[in-house]
Amino acid sequence: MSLSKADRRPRGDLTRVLVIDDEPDIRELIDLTLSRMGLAAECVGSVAAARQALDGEPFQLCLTDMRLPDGDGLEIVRYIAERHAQTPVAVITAFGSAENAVAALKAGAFDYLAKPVGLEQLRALVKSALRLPEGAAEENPLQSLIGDSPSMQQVRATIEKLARSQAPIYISGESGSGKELAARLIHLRSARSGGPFVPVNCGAIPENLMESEFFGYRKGAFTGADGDREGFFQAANGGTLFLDEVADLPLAMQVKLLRAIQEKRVRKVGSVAEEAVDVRIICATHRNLRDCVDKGAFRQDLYYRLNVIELRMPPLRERLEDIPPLVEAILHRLFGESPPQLSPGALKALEFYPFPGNVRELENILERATALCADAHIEAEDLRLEPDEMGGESIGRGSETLDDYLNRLERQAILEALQKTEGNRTAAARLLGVTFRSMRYRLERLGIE
Ligand SMILES: Nc1ncnc2c1ncn2[C@@H]1O[C@H](COP(=O)(O)OP(=O)(O)OP(=O)(O)O)[C@@H](O)[C@H]1O
Repeated sequence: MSLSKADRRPRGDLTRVLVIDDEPDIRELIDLTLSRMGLAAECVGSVAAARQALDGEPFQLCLTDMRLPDGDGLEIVRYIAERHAQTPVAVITAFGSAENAVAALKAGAFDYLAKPVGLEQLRALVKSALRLPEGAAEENPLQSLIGDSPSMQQVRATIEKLARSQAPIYISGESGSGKELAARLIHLRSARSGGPFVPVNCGAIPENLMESEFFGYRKGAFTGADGDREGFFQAANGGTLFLDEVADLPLAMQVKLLRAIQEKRVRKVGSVAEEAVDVRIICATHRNLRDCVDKGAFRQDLYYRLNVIELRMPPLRERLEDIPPLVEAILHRLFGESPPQLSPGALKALEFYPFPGNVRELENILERATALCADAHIEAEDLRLEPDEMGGESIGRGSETLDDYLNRLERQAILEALQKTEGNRTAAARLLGVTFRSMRYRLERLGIE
């Protein structure tokens, strides 16, 4: 193991960084930069030496080259993920090898640097890695994500894991299922929490303004540009940029976005100079992004860059046990200490409702019901769960197949019948004109509890 000057420094409480690179010049450069930041670097040149060092005293950060004489950086990323999960690890990739960076992020790397290593970017990466919160904070913002169903517990655990990385994340899920809330929580639990969280609804920006909205513009770039302006990327510098409804970006803008993400640099409209930006991208859409790629509406290269890790927000109808705590939390939020109460019948009616608009729809239903109810007691009728609301629009959504569409209709009809009969399956079967056996089969097939 070759130790650098930094290792010979008395350690005391110094923050320790393990650097793995077999090129002496790069080691020297990183070592010098880290020691100027007041950190103690231990430099080694192989996978074997890295393992040995990691199993010794703990490190607060690890930086590894991808190509090493006895293996590759991915092995180190995996080793750390398995045995030293508290240590963030970043990889240094050869210029233009984006797939390597993506593979490292998927394996659990916190971030990556492309060669030639820019000192500014190296410093930004080190600073954000060292800001990572240790373990569970006293006031955990994840508590604002209500629901203890197994799928929500899984979502919470995944958010916690994703917060420790800089990898781009794609959040999928139906409208109103909490995609933006999840993105905010990832940001709040991450090393970037002190920086801005900038949400952007990609579908709401006129096409001719997109470039200047995303990257900013210089004075005089076009008529009306009477001063310099920052774009979303600059506004999110040091923080997180949340691209909602990313599938709505026109193809021309997708190319520019890909470039900005890959290079970590942007150029204002009307400027010749590029500026470095340090932004983590989280994107979301209620559409199926893979289908958009297949149809040629979304670039495959951008898809792979954004969809490094996917987080799926489950629809509310797949986690009925979350409805009572959500109702309680929403009413509490709307009305404070003495919120109106839901009758048992009203709660049951909610449990039979398919919630095409998910938690946002539940919020709207409760708000409307409290305006309609008498004396702070909400009955099932106050909820106004009209049959025509049971399932939203009538024709297939986005990429829905005919089978999905028919199953959705069948599901709606059954849930509606069950709602009317207060959960009595025999009566619901009669109402729908099918036998009890057929009803039982359908309930099983559609996964209705
Ligand atoms: N698990 C949850 N606990 C508490 N509130 C939630 C939860 N999920 C969603 N919400 C609330 O529901 C509303 C809609 O959530 P959000 O905006 O995150 O959904 P979305 O999936 O981004 O919607 P869209 O697809 O329409 O952009 C917000 O008010 C949010 O706070």
